[in-house]
Amino acid sequence: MIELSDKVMVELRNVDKSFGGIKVVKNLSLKIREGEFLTLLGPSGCGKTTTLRMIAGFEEVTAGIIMIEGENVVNKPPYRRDVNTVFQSYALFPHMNVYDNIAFGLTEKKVKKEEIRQRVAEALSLVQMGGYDKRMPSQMSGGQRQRVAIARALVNRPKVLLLDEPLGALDLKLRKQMQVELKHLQRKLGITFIYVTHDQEESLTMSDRIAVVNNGVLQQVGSPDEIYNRPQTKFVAERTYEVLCKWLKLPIRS
Ligand SMILES: Nc1ncnc2c1ncn2[C@@H]1O[C@H](COP(=O)(O)OP(=O)(O)OP(=O)(O)O)[C@@H](O)[C@H]1O
Repeated sequence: MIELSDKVMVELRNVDKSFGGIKVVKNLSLKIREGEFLTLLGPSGCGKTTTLRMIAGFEEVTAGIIMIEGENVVNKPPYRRDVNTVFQSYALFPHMNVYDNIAFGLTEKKVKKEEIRQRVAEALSLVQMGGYDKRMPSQMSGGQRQRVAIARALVNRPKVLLLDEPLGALDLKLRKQMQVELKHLQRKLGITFIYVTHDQEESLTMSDRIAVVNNGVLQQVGSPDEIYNRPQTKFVAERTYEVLCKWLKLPIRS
């Protein structure tokens, strides 16, 4: 087990989010440490993506505050927060080749050409896609496209990477392989990852800690071992029981 720093990188304090009077995130408080791999786990519609979007600044909080490195960022636009997001749909520009897709943000920021060249090469090599500079998105597999999307986020050297079901569109075999790669990359770079999934098994194998959410309410935060062996609510117990049954190929009894 790798020792994590004690520094809090992202903190949500009593965060609420409502859409049209309906509360979808309810009084959420959570601290995420520097270099930590934290997963938000919960069923569809429980508020995971909304939480990620509030951290990124794409969505405003209804109440509460969000701190990044000790600074309240609720009034900061997304581009002034030191975070990047990787989405499930690769979101690459279809008319640009791999190089231009990855370089896009740096070009916009008027970074010098030579530096862009170096950083794009470095990002591509991190995701094992060296030599793919000239490929168009349509000429690559789903896994390759998602690697490029990850490289495009990493090229900005963010302190925090938000990943919204990044492997959700991949088939099972590739998904497993990419889980290992992503985890390895996260450890190597020491970037704080906030990862959204509804796949319990994925969360148990990848995370330092898991925050289980149901219906907008945080149920439990803990290491995979704690979540698995010492569930604190009925909801958490039932969800982890299901995973165990699947692993052991036993029938799930209700
Ligand atoms: N812009 C919006 N306007 C109105 N309701 C919204 C909006 N965005 C999300 N919601 C609602 O908020 C709730 C939480 O949605 P959210 O996308 O955060 O869930 P999720 O846990 O990420 O689900 P999934 O795993 O299916 O992506 C849902 O009921 C959703 O319909």
